[in-house]
Amino acid sequence: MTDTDLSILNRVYEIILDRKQNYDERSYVCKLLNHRKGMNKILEKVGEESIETILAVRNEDHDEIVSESSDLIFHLLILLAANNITLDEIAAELSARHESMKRD
Ligand SMILES: N=c1c2ncn([C@@H]3O[C@H](COP(=O)(O)OP(=O)(O)OP(=O)(O)O)[C@@H](O)[C@H]3O)c2ncn1[C@@H]1O[C@H](COP(=O)(O)O)[C@@H](O)[C@H]1O
Repeated sequence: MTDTDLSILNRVYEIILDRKQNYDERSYVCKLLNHRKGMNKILEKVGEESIETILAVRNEDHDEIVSESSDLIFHLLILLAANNITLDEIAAELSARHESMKRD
């Protein structure tokens, strides 16, 4: 099944949580979560993907922006999972802001 809406965020996040519990040497997520640099490696990746997203925008390259933004969001999901922050918490925060900032 292919997700073409934002439910894919939940699906990928769930896989990342599973990778936290079950080590698999073929897994990129496991490699990142267990890297010798620890959290710094995840922070490096988030920083790197942020810069690549910025460069893609500066280059006005639509496909590159989509690709680099996806890399950034994916690594942000790993960062959240590694810090035990759920997507429900993010949703609640955005929802509370949305409610409090309504103009009508
Ligand atoms: N969405 C992704 C995803 N996006 C990118 N990547 C990997 O992220 C890595 C880093 O991408 P970069 O562009 O930074 O490449 P790079 O500079 O060569 O990487 P490094 O040298 O810094 O490791 C690459 O190896 C990509 O394959 C991903 N790896 C996994 N997923 C999702 O995570 C799930 C679990 O993956 P595994 O843990 O590998 O099973 C998968 O089913 C996917 O849904």
